[in-house]
Amino acid sequence: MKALEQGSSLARLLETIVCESLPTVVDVTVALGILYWKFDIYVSITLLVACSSFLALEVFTSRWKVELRRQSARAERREARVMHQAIQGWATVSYFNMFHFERKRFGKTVDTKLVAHQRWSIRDTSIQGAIELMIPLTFTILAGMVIYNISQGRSKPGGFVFFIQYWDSLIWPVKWLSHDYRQIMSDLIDAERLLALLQQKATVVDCEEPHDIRDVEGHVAFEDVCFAYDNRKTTICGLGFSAQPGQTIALVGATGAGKSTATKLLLRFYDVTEGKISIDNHDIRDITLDSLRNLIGVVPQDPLLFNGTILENLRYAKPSATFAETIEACQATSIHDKILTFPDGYKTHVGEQGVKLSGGEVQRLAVARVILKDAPILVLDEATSAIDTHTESSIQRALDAFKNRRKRTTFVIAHRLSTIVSADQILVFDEGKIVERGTHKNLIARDGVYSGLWSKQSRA
Ligand SMILES: Nc1ncnc2c1ncn2[C@@H]1O[C@H](COP(=O)(O)OP(=O)(O)OP(=O)(O)O)[C@@H](O)[C@H]1O
Repeated sequence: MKALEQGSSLARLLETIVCESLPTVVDVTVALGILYWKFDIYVSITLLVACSSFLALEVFTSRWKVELRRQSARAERREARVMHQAIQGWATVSYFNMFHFERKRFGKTVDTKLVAHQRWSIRDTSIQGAIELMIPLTFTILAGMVIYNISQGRSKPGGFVFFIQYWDSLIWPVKWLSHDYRQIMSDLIDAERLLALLQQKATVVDCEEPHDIRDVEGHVAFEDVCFAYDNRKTTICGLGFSAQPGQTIALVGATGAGKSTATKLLLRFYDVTEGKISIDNHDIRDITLDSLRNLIGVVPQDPLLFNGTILENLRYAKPSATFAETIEACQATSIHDKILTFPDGYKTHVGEQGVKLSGGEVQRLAVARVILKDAPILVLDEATSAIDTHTESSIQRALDAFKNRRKRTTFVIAHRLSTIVSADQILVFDEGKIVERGTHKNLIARDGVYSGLWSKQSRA
C-alpha cells in the first residue's frame, strides 16, 4: 500500500514535466531571443551556458544524493510495514504482551526513517545552496557583458536598466529547470517500487488460447503430479488419483503432508511442475482461470470474512442470491437461528476478518457461502474442524444432501476421521505422496497407516 501511495508521485511527475518544465523551456527560449534582440548573441549565449551549467550541476550532483533518497523511501515503507503488522496482529501482540516491544520496534523504524530523511535533506540542501551561489556569478558576468555592449555603442544605457528589471524573469526559468530535474528524480525514486510491482508478472495466467467450460460432469484426475513451493524441496511428488462424478475423495494424513497443496493446485493457485490435472479430460491449464474457479466451491482451512454485514459476506459467493436462498443456506449449516439471536440479525457487522464471530460461526458461514455458490466441484478443507460434534453431524447431513443434489465431486480434507468414513476413496498422504488408498473398510483391513490413525482416534 505504501508503494502505491509513493507511486502517486508518478502523477506529479507528469504534472512537473507538462505544467512546469515545458513552459520553462519556452520561457528560456523567449528570454534568449529577447537578450539577442536587445543586446547581442554573446549575451544570449552566456545565458544559455548559465542554463546548461545549472542543469549539468544538478545532474552531476544528483548521484551523490540518489542513494540517500532511496534509503529514505525504503525506510518509509519499512515503517509502514511494521505498523501494519502490529495492527493486523494486535491479538498476538496482546497474547504475548508485547506492546512494549512493538512500541520500541516501531519507534526504531520511525527513527531510522527520520535519520535517513535528514541525511538526504542535508545533502540536498547543501547541493542546492552551492548551485544557488551560481546566480550572483551569472548576474555579474551578464551585467559585465551588457555594460561592455553599452560602452561599445551596440546598445543604449537604458539597456542596463532593462537588464536589471528583466533579471528576475531571466533567472527564474533557469532555477525552475534545475528544481524540476530534482523533483523528477525524487518522484522517480518514490515510484520505483510501484514500477517494479507493475512489471511483476503473475505466475499463473491463462494460456494463449484458453477455453471456457461452464458445465462439467465432474471427472477430476491428477496424473503424476509434482510440485514444489521452493525448488530446493519437493512438496508433492508423483501424485495420481481420479474422482468420478459425484464421488467423495478424502485426503487424510499427517500435518504438512501436502493435502491442502493438492487442492490449491486444482484451483491453480500454483501450476504443477510435472504431470497434469484435468477436469472432464480438459487440462486445467487450458481452461480460463475464470471458468475454472467458477467450477469449484471451496471452504478453506481459515475462511476469511470481509469487514461488512453477515448478509454481504454470504452474498459474496452469489451476489444475485435472494434473501430466501441465503436463509436456506444458513439453515442447512445450523447458523440461521444463531444469526437471529444477534441484535442486528443478518445485518450484523462481522468486523475485520470476522473478528466479532466465533471460529465455529465463521466456519458455518463459510459452508453456507459455498452452498450458495452451488459449484459442481467441492473442496472442504477442514471445513468443520471448529464446530462441536453435534452441530457438525447436522452440517454433514446438509452437506451430503447438497452433494447428492447435483452429483458433486467432493474433496474433503479432515483430521477427524469419523467425518470421512463414508468417502468413496480415502487417500492417505505422507510427505507429499499417497501411501495408502481405498475405502475405510479396505484400509482398516489392511492394518496400515490409516488403521493406526483410526485406532488412535477411536481410543481417544
Ligand atoms: N505458500 C507456501 N509457501 C511455501 N511452503 C508452503 C506454502 N504452503 C505450504 N507450504 C509447505 O508445504 C507443505 C505442505 O503444506 P500443506 O498446507 O499442503 O499441508 P497439509 O497436509 O494440508 O497440512 P495441514 O493438515 O496441517 O493443513 C508444508 O511443509 C508447508 O510448510
